[in-house]
Amino acid sequence: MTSKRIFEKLVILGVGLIGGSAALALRQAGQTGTIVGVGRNGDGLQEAIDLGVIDAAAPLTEAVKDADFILVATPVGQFPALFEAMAPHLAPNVVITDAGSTKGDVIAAARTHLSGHLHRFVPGHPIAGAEKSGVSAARPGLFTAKNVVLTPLEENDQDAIAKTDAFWQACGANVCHMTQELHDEIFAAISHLPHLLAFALVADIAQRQNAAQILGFAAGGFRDFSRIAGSSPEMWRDISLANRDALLHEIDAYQAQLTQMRDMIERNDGAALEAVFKQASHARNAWIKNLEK
Ligand SMILES: NC(=O)C1=CN([C@@H]2O[C@H](COP(=O)(O)OP(=O)(O)OC[C@H]3O[C@@H](n4cnc5c(N)ncnc54)[C@H](O)[C@@H]3O)[C@@H](O)[C@H]2O)C=CC1
Ligand SMILES: O=C(O)C(=O)Cc1ccc(O)cc1
Repeated sequence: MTSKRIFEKLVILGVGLIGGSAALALRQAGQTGTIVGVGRNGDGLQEAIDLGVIDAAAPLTEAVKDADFILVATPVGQFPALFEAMAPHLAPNVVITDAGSTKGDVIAAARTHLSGHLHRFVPGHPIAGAEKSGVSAARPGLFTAKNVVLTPLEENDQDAIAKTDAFWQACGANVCHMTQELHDEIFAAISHLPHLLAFALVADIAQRQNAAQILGFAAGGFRDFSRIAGSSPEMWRDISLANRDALLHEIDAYQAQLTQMRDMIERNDGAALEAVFKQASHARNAWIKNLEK
């Protein structure tokens, strides 16, 4: 490879599914020199080193001081404390981005704790993942042909945005930009609410006295609907509280739809029920067809 690498030292805070996959992809693309991981509570990160995901582990303040690029990939509830701890140790030209599933709370935390470095912090969200957590689930192809949404700040330096675009493009992703408000509205509807519903359904069944018997008969439909209820409880606690307003709005809209459908069943209104099913089935099939193009 003749072209210059995008970074020499990449630091990943939170070497799990997302941070680990980004490290593997960047390494595979030959776009980084050293990769240093930062863990929680003195976590040794030995597994991440053994798997070849990172070269070394270091405490936060030591790791960030000569970093070219920092990816924050812990659950979003950790961000304020991490920003506060790293701020005094950042080099002036470092670029910082994140993988958090919510953006309004992350940007608010950055405005509070990263104020002197706000022009170098480009908020982001890879729209790829799984119900599995931890570095053992990381894989280099996770972001291939997937979307990454950046919600740049008006304070951002153009070169920091360009480097963050290049970072995710090197991971194989398609990068797009939008406002933080639009991001949080969209993902409340098509990611945060569906996860909440899956957790709610499985929790409701699991607490029943004959749960094992019921689950013993569950088939593919239940498997598809409930897959994401196997996701990280900590991560989804943080997301649900971080995107509170947009998520409450989606819960209300869903509840209204459910109430309407309950009424249709109660009054034996098959035509109305079928009309809703038809609309949903049509929209779902069209969406899948478009995805497979
Ligand atoms: N799992 C998914 O499908 C997706 C997750 N995200 C977002 O990416 C972030 C990471 O998610 P995953 O990789 O799935 O989680 P994960 O649980 O696989 O990895 C998170 C890692 O962060 C570490 N960690 C936690 N607190 C820390 C701290 N204070 N300092 C240093 N390390 C710390 C954990 O030990 C763990 O290794 C979250 O903010 C999540 O919202 C974004 C897109 C998809
Ligand atoms: O497991 C799945 O299908 C997901 O939906 C993964 C996911 C989880 C959180 C995100 O912010 C983005 C993607």
